Amino acid sequence: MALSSQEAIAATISDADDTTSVAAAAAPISLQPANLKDIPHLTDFVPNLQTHANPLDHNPYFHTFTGFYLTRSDIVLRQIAYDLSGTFSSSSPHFAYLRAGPRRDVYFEPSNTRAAIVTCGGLCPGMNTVIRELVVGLWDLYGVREIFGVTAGYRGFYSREPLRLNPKIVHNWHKRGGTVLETSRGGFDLEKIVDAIEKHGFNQLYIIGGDGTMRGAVKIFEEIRHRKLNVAVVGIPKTVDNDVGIIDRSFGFQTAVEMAQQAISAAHIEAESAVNGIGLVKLMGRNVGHIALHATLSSRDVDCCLIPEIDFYLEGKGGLFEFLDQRLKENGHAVIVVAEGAGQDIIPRSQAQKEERDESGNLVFLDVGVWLKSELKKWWEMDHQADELFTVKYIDPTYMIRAVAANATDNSYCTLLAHSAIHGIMAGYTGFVAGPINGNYAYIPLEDVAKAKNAVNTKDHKWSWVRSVTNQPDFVKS
Ligand SMILES: Nc1ncnc2c1ncn2[C@@H]1O[C@H](COP(=O)(O)OP(=O)(O)O)[C@@H](O)[C@H]1O
Ligand SMILES: O=P(O)(O)OC[C@H]1O[C@](O)(COP(=O)(O)O)[C@@H](O)[C@@H]1O
Ligand SMILES: [Mg+2]
Repeated sequence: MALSSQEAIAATISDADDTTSVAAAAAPISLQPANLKDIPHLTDFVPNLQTHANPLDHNPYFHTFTGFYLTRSDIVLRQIAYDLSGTFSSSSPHFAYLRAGPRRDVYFEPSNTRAAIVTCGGLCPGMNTVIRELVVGLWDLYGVREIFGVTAGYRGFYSREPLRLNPKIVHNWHKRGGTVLETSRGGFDLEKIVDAIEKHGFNQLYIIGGDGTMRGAVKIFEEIRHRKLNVAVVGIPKTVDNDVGIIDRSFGFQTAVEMAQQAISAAHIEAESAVNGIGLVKLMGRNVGHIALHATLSSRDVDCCLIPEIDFYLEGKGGLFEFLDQRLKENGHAVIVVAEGAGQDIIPRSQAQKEERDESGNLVFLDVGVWLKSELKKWWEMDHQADELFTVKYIDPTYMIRAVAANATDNSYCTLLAHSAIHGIMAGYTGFVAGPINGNYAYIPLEDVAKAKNAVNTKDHKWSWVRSVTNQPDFVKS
């Protein structure tokens, strides 16, 4: 669906400072209907759907003031930083997304709604909060009484009986790490899953998971559309690695960074209490180094941060060993943080190891921390006198950073996310993801989220900031 011409939005930047050229400042950034990243609606493929008044009209806790209900002209801009001089103006379109929130008309009657919630992939702090808030929100805001948890991930649709949920059952789930519904990798069988959805009569699907889960959710949505089923699908992005694109950040990420700092702090204490001590911490981050980067920036105890987005090398000029030699001479100790996906291409591996994949098809990584520790020891023995003391203390907090309950910020984020998802689905939207863009909750096409990656941008200010904090080499061979 396109915006009507009356709803075309023209945002004009008017408060340019004096140093900006007048001509450039006067140029409006105009958003045409085509710039709206619209999301599918059930009415696109299910005929004769009736609308109903939003039950929030009669909810004792809500006063439906003017502007309470959002319309299709309420949007969130993707790009909010502009160069008014035009020097660095981007040729890419200025995308807008529908703002998340309640709509006046809804397409589900509470008595005919059967909602299913599933969690897939690895754990992430806040999963239980999202589940809890979906249940409580559906129950309290929209009067839905048929709410089910699909257990053990995608496979649970066709291999387990759904678990009936209500606010009483989930009341304290936000205080627990993990997912009470259980999760799994693999087990994605499209036909069986959609058959099970039909069999159980679910008409709302809340799918909580990471990039793999979102790719699966796109297929489920497409199959539902193909079968013309009156079933709405929303993805709620979960990833402790923060590797899902478009959204500001994923829930649980901040909690994981906080936990990671404890490991860095311990590594620092061990390193500075030893003679020539190296503290080595491996942190989660399969393809992206956000946890390592943010933990480095916030701890300030780190001498070198290694992430998958940057190739590094050990020996020779500008290599890790040369850098560590200097740091040990200067400070007597050093701390290295390495993301699990870093250095995978320089760790020797057998053919079998090159091909090993987990149940979801993700490449199984070799342990970069164990390898680095052994290389560090070999280096010290080769390049230093036998009586020079040296120690590497390796800390691998692995699951400790994700198998915890969400902190306060992540908990409130999860609540808004769940409510955004409910409002969108109730309004008949489908094939979308609810998530924050520039601090505002928006509805994003599921397909776009499934494709988008969120690698660390090593050309931006944040990575430069890491390098200025650590003063580490750039690992560019001259
Ligand atoms: N391309 C895909 N198509 C369909 N299902 C997928 C795809 N990739 C992953 N999945 C399924 O999504 C679920 C979670 O994927 P996984 O990669 O383990 O975790 P995450 O969603 O956290 O990235 C698994 O059940 C997996 O089988
Ligand atoms: O041992 P598991 O459960 O496969 O989890 C390990 C992986 O989970 C992650 O936290 C990411 O998982 P997701 O893809 O589920 O977000 C990675 O950092 C890590 O490689
Ligand atoms: Mg993933």
